[in-house]
Amino acid sequence: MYIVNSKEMKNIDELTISKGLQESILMEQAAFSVKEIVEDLNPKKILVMAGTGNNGGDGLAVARLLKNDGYDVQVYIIGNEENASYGFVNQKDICKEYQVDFIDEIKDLNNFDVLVDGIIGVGLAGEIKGELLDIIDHVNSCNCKVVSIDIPTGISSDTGKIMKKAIKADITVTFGYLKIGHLLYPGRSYSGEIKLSQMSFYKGYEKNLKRFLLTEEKIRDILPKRPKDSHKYNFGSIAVIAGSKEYSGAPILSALGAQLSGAGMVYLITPSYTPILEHEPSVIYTDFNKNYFEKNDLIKIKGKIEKSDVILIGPGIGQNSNDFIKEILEKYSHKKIVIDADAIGVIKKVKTNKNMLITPHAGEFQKLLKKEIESIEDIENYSLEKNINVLYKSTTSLITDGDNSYFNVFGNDALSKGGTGDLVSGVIASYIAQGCTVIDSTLIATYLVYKTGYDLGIENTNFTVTPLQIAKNLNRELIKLRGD
Ligand SMILES: NC(=O)C1=CN([C@@H]2O[C@H](COP(=O)(O)OP(=O)(O)OC[C@H]3O[C@@H](n4cnc5c(N)ncnc54)[C@H](OP(=O)(O)O)[C@@H]3O)[C@@H](O)[C@H]2O)[C@@H](O)CC1
Ligand SMILES: [K+]
Repeated sequence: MYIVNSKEMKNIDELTISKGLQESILMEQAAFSVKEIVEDLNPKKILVMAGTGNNGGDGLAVARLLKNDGYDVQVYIIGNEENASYGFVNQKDICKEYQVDFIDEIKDLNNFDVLVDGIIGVGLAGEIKGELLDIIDHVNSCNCKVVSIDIPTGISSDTGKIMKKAIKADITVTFGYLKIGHLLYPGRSYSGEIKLSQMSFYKGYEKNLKRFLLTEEKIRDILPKRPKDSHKYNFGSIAVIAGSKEYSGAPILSALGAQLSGAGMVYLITPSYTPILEHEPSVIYTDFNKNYFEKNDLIKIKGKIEKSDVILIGPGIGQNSNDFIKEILEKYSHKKIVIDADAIGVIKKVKTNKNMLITPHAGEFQKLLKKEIESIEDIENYSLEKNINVLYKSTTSLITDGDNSYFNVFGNDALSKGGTGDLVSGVIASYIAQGCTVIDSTLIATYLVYKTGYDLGIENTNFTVTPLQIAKNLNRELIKLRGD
């Protein structure tokens, strides 16, 4: 499923209209789907709040359709009608013919059961200003159900940010394509339940789109098959290079993630002792009885690294092993490498390539960028400039190779615990070892871990789910995907 920004949406609108489909037909389709959703709420009294652009035009068409179906509906117009769009003016004229009731003052919004927010859609420019600031407060403090048209007024469709103030919707009805702002927080929570309605948009533009929603269907397509006639070398081997005196648990979670999701062979190499074999005796384990890795340790693990198809480096490794990490990234840059946690910072010092994946969360990514992340373009551009794959971990995670990006919206607060990232990186390495591309492996791994965390959170609570529990239950999601 494609995800668009405001510019792409505008281009799709314009291209469709250039093919001969009139704007008023698109507006009627949009309004009809909103009307049906409003009617499902069984309202007695409805207020449509209409801006003076095409989002307002949609709102006016919704009011007319509701009135025509016998509903008690009123319209309040917000903004300067001198600059109104043609779509707005046209719909207002039709509303007059249909005797739709316009009001020029709103007293108590609690007199209405449903408010329709047709104030601003994808045409939002800059921060909310003027009388709208107070109106948004008023809407957010009332008890009525709020249905936003296209996107809640005040949410940027490109970043999901609140542009000073935004309407909190119960339901958002959007048209043809999800917008970035529906998926990224806080836009994701302000949108409430999102309903995507089908439109007659010209599909020819889709070849230019490069952002996608990660779905279960996609995972079914890319999950590798396991040949019946196979041996352990069919499923690849992984060198997990992780841990330090302070963090002896992280390597366990990474190694378990790799081993419990299908890899053929997992070598775990840590500087200080970690009790992995108590958890999973099939892991091949080595430690050096020291606190941190040092550069000259490489010689001792060379054999295992060279035998491995994938290297996972970083979980729990701390900041005292940077020279050792740099050496590995340089020497084995021809191998697939998952670079996690404290190893991520080291990529600033090495030449990177598309065999590599970094897995930063916001704090780690900001350190790489040396600035706040403004938009997902920052992440995509970094990926292009550094020629590296990126998993940006957040409640909505972004997986990108710079050219194509996927949004994983299965994240949830059951996962917001130390150790989840270590587990994810282990599962990613596992699917790379099993022959998937770096990007596909990241899609599969984040899907499996996030979804398992979500399901366990429902069965238990999000307070109590741990990364170890998730690791031990990865099989459940795999069983569902296998379809038996
Ligand atoms: N075209 C099509 O085929 C289809 C389009 N569709 C619909 O059109 C919508 C896009 O319409 P759009 O492009 O007219 O922009 P829109 O969201 O109404 O915003 C413009 C208005 O907002 C105002 N405004 C902006 N920023 C502001 C601020 N910071 N603070 C305050 N005010 C601000 C701006 O005011 P102005 O700056 O002009 O005074 C103007 O009034 C789209 O979301 C979908 O719903 C559907 O019908 C499907 C087919
Ligand atoms: K809106």
